[in-house]
Amino acid sequence: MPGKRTDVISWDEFFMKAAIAASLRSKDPNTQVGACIADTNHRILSVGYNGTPRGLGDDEFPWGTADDPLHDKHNYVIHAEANAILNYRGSLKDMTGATVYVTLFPCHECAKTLVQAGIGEVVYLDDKYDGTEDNLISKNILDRCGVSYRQVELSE
Ligand SMILES: O=c1[nH]c(=O)n([C@H]2C[C@H](O)[C@@H](COP(=O)(O)O)O2)cc1CO
Ligand SMILES: [Zn+2]
Repeated sequence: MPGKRTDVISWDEFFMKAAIAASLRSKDPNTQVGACIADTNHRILSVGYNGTPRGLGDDEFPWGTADDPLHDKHNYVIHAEANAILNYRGSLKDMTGATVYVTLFPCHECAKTLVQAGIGEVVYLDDKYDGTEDNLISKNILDRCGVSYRQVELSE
């Protein structure tokens, strides 16, 4: 009898790779973000990526930033984390204590939304906006609301 395979990927790696796969769908030319929500039984509840609201086609959408808020993508895009929550078809009570895997540390708006959805842990890959005002607010919200966060590195 052959022994079992031992070089399987970890749960962290599996869920983060699912988040990365989701990010590959993003049409944002500057920052592609993916999110994967996994429950405490290692089941994927939902995935999402940053995109335009339904009806506002992401192919025609002008993906630029501008001084004029009317023409700035940031005011139109739904964030990956929000999409992952909104894409979820189950009962929110089953999201209690779940972990969200994100390719980028959540902004403060997403932090609030994740807290309110019952997320218990944030696992992130990149934190390129570390130290910015928004990022500090986000960490403040997570800290004060008892949501833990940790960074993972992928082996390849
Ligand atoms: O938590 C997040 N989730 C998320 O989906 N995003 C998206 C919104 C934008 O489409 C993009 C950020 O664009 P930029 O890096 O050009 O400012 O990433 C950004 C953040 C945090 O910055
Ligand atoms: Zn956000």
